[in-house]
Amino acid sequence: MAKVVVALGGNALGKSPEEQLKLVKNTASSLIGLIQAGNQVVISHGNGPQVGQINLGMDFAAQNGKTAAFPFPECGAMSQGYIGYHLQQSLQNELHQRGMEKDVVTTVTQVVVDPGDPAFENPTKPVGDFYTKEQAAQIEQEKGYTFVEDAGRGYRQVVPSPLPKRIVELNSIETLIENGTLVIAAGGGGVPVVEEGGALTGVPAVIDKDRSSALLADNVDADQLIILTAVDYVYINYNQPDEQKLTELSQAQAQELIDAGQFPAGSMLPKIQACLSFVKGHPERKAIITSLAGLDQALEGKLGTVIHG
Ligand SMILES: Nc1ncnc2c1ncn2[C@@H]1O[C@H](COP(=O)(O)OP(=O)(O)O)[C@@H](O)[C@H]1O
Ligand SMILES: NC(=O)OP(=O)(O)O
Repeated sequence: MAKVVVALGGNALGKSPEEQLKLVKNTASSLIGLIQAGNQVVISHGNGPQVGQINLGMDFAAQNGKTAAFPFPECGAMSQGYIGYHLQQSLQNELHQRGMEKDVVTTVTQVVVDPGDPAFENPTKPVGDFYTKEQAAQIEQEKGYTFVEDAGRGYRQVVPSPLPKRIVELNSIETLIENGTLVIAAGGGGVPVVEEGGALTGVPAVIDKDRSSALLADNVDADQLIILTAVDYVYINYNQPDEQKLTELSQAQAQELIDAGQFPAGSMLPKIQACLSFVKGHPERKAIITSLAGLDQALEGKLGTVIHG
């Protein structure tokens, strides 16, 4: 039996609750198939688009006097609940359909970050929807947000993305896993918190869920980390006429491609770095990057980019 941490990309979860539920339902079938095949599965997910949408909606309501202001960490916690709810329900329905008994639970997860992390001075994490250059400039002026171009897909707001240091709820997550519960944890990379004198306080940022998923996978001593996103493979020269898919990527080649600037900071770079940090020094471990729809094929070794330990 392998222990597998599967991380679902926020951008791969669609643009609306309807789209997200449909995508999650399809992936739930593959995830339960993985469990039925005898594996222990732990799930994490991103929240970039969703936390940005929630934040913008709450900002709009607050500015129009309809609600109190909702700080960014609270929006992050809401995104964990929203996405976790869809995942829980889809997984429970799939279990029911297959006549399987298993508890499924989402743990609101806090992740400790360093208050001195230089990321707080340099926002890089894209959140929310995609805008044209003109729309982005207008929102920048109105709200003071920072926007950048995101992997050829349009302009997006960016927020600080500090490194994850410690998963606060780790003991409870491990206890749930040991008890056979299907756990959804570290959603959106975890709500970022700082720890001062033992007290935790939320901070406005979004931790990269690939990095938190790698930390979670390492902490629970998983055999595999599977990162599901919107593309079937990692590519060299992505989106260019000479793009080349990578079925296997050695650790040395991954580092060479990072150094050559092949992977953008807000999208593919953290996935590659997360995979490297998970497998490094662990020849028995394996990391896979593929699409949500491609999970079944990836499990059969027919799709996806594999990084071996
Ligand atoms: N070299 C590359 N190979 C594959 N995809 C890449 C590459 N460089 C950038 N990308 C983009 O990165 C995206 C994945 O990052 P992102 O959307 O941030 O992930 P997530 O699904 O976790 O939200 C892909 O869908 C693709 O558009
Ligand atoms: N938190 C996070 O990394 O989200 P995405 O997967 O949506 O980028």
